Amino acid sequence: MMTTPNDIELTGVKVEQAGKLTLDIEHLAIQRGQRVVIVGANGAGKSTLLKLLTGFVQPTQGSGCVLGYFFNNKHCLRARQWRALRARTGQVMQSLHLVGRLSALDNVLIGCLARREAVSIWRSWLRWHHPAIVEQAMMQLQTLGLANHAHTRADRLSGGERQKVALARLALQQPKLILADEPTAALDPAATDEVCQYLNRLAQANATLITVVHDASLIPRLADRVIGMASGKIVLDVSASELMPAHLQQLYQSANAPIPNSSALLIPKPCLAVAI
Ligand SMILES: Nc1ncnc2c1ncn2[C@@H]1O[C@H](COP(=O)(O)OP(=O)(O)OP(=O)(O)O)[C@@H](O)[C@H]1O
Repeated sequence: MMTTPNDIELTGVKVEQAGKLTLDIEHLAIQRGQRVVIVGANGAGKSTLLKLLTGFVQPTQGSGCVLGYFFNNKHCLRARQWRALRARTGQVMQSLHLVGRLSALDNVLIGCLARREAVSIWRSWLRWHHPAIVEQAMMQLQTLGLANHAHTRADRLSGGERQKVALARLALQQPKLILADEPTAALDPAATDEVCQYLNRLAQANATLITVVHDASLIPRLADRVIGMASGKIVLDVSASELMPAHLQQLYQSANAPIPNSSALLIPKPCLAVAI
């Protein structure tokens, strides 16, 4: 029987920052194409884990392999290898990293810089893109209802509109791994639905999707598997269909944190399963 390869494998990874152990993971394997949601109270280590996967923090101990790139505390990837890995990794982070003075369309086109076949260096310097690529970027903006804002400067868009521009850029990048840190923060319910559908569509195009969420109602919409973190450790790892409200209650109560969107946690089990 064919087994799906792992896009991510971490073994015995510890990360220490400013003398504090911020990540402590015995073993974590995430299969290609899996949709994983990470939950946990503030300071649990969720963002640190995402940063480890893209080389923005280094392991103090242990080893990791992400999209075939192997690293450990002694063998760090070269800058060019991290760049290659990041080119295949789409990120939607809390700070969206849009270029404020560029239009929405130009920001989306930045996504194609990661695709070698789509761009040459001198073209990217001149911001000259093949018409077919511009058409793809316009199509993504249109799908997200932003076609009318294509030529608006990013710093004149609302928070929700900027969030969608970041997603359109992700689509143009065609990543193999998507890391989304609270991708629906500050979005209204309709936009949240749109973004969840959009992320799922990108994941269906054979990408592994890892999303950090605080709002429990997003879990059934974005997860095949749920990982709970506390104090830098993985303390919960279940399939989305096995997730019980009690799991999350325990996770947040042990951190003495308020339970996010507690009404979603009270959804009876069959509803969770149907929504998935
Ligand atoms: N650069 C740093 N130097 C020292 N400690 C750090 C650094 N970055 C994060 N930490 C600490 O690591 C711990 C985990 O932080 P992290 O940002 O990963 O948490 P999180 O689960 O993403 O939290 P949140 O839900 O608030 O975004 C926290 O205690 C934080 O203070």
